Amino acid sequence: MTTTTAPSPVLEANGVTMRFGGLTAVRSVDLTVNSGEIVGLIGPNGAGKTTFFNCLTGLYVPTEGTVSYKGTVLPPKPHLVTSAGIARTFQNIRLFANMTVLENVLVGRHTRTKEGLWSALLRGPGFRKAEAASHERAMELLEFIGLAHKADHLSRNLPYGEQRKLEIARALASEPGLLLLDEPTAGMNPQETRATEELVFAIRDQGIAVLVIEHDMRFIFNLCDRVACLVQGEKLVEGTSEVVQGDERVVAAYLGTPFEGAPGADELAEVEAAEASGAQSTTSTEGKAQ
Ligand SMILES: Nc1ncnc2c1ncn2[C@@H]1O[C@H](COP(=O)(O)OP(=O)(O)OP(=O)(O)O)[C@@H](O)[C@H]1O
Repeated sequence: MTTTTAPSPVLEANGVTMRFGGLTAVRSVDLTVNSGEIVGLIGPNGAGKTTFFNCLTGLYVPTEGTVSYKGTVLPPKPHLVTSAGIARTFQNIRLFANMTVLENVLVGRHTRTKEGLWSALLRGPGFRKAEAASHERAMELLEFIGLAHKADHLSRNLPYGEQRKLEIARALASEPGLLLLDEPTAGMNPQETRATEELVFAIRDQGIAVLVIEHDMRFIFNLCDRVACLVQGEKLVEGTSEVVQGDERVVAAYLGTPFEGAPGADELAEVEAAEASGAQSTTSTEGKAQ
């Protein structure tokens, strides 16, 4: 008999707002990621995607709103968010360049090892057992991403695509229930992008929900069960890949074409009206002088 578990919310962001002085980078965004889902977050440059990720992972304390993981509101502290079960990668690679591939993954395990400082310094039996288990798990993860044969290479000597994979393995080492990927295919060639797509599917198949920011639309629409589009800090559209692809407002936002009801459209209209009336009064003044 097969049992299927109903999807349940892994991540719930409610009314997340982030202001930097006078700039509202993220405005009252709600987003849910359910178990077994891959959700995409798209939007033009400066739309607030990374700021939203930073609010989810405790790097920023949102000005308003809450972030819950499996029903519990998270304190905005990165280490507590990671130990709760959310891991992430960054837009720019953040590996320890002079550490080996294996050591980089072991660093990612520290939130899951319970041995304290004294145990580590004295290297007692408890510490050695925990160390052996961490080593075994790290090698398993390297097998999973296809880098076990390079475990003792320095991470800085890996080709770019493999460095990005290694970042994912390091994030997985904290045994997350939700993985956030910030532009995982940036700078990749088409083969590497395709391999990353397969890797994300395999991660989902291991029971880890995924939220991914990406500018590569083909990648997003192939991969995601659901896609949300941010424009000027607001969630403009959310739906299946088909729905979002077919939404004219999304196309317009990417092309920079103004459309009715667009975030910031009222402000833009006011500025244009002010400029137009300024130009008119200049023209009429010029007319009088002639
Ligand atoms: N620490 C900060 N202080 C002030 N403004 C910030 C800060 N971080 C981001 N911003 C501003 O917030 C807005 C959203 O930026 P963010 O990097 O989140 O956008 P993005 O959608 O991730 O863009 P991209 O696709 O180019 O990475 C931008 O106007 C940016 O300049």
